Amino acid sequence: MKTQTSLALPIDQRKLRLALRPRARDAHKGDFGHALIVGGDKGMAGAALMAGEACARTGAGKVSIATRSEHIPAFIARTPELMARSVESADDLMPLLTMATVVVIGPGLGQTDWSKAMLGAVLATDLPLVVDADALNLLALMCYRDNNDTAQAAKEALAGDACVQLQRDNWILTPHPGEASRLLNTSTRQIAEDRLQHAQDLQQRFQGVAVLKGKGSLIATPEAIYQCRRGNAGMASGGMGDVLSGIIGGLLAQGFSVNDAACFGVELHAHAADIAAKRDGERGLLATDLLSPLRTLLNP
Ligand SMILES: NC(=O)C1=CN([C@@H]2O[C@H](COP(=O)(O)OP(=O)(O)OC[C@H]3O[C@@H](n4cnc5c(N)ncnc54)[C@H](OP(=O)(O)O)[C@@H]3O)[C@@H](O)[C@H]2O)[C@@H](O)CC1
Ligand SMILES: Nc1ncnc2c1ncn2[C@@H]1O[C@H](COP(=O)(O)OP(=O)(O)O)[C@@H](O)[C@H]1O
Repeated sequence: MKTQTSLALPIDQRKLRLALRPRARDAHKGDFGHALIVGGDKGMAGAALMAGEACARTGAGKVSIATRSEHIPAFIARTPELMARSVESADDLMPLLTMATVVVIGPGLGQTDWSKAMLGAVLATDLPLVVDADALNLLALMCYRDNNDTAQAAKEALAGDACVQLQRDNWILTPHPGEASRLLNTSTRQIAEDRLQHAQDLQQRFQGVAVLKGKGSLIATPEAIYQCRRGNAGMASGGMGDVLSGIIGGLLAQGFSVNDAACFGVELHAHAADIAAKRDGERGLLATDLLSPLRTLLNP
């Protein structure tokens, strides 16, 4: 499929409004899934926490975070609704994967042996996934640097042939252009020159849904490519992508398809950022500033 830029479709606002109709009066938390966030290696606790908070604020029934033990007290102190779990090995992660209905992996994951063990365990499940940040960097390593020790270790963390497993229908990959360049073994300049083609290449290479982030984020699904027409330069601040991955995970947990979770997650994220920037300005906008307007948008 060769797609022209003009063929990127707008995100379907009517469908989004319909999807956000009020909840059934007798709803309970079990109706809205259990999302597991995996990330937050040493020094990057905030990324996993922001993804977890965004996921909960999007409406997931339950949210657990699998992270390094030293982050647990801070997580509980800030957001006691999140179930913060200490995981030091793939074995520790297994019971959490059994409970989860969707996994978001990558925010602050790092690229250490711990990170690789976490990714290996997650890729061995059939759960729907949102794959972000360092999980994408590790995927890229597995794909293209066969002789590199890090790549080899990452591969060994997986059961079977890693590259065979690096395509699946039930995942959403959310690279920024730097991550996309690693996934496609090209440069960020090449990505910038034809974002639409590269979004499509990502989808074809990895299947599922690919979100190529940046101004005018593109969502490449197997059937079509969509473009977000909202968003602003205030979003150029650390943590914005972590919040996006949590929002998409929260929609998946509530039963949205991978296509809808990706399209509507990107739309809600950018719309929330536009509301926050309109209120207080672009400069100094923080990723967590999106959570209050996000909630308003989710309950029209
Ligand atoms: N509070 C926390 O705990 C936080 C933790 N975080 C965690 O840090 C980890 C590393 O993630 P990261 O994205 O900072 O590093 P990395 O993948 O090397 O990307 C930078 C490279 O990509 C490029 N690039 C990026 N955007 C681009 C664009 N729009 N358009 C074009 N290029 C773009 C850029 O290229 P440049 O423009 O500099 O040439 C640069 O080379 C990760 O796990 C994450 O979750 C963060 O989320 C922050 C908050
Ligand atoms: N200038 C911009 N215009 C619109 N959206 C932007 C802009 N800059 C960043 N964003 C959005 O903010 C988010 C940044 O994600 P990412 O680079 O992964 O951040 P982080 O790794 O710090 O969490 C993406 O959703 C991207 O589309």
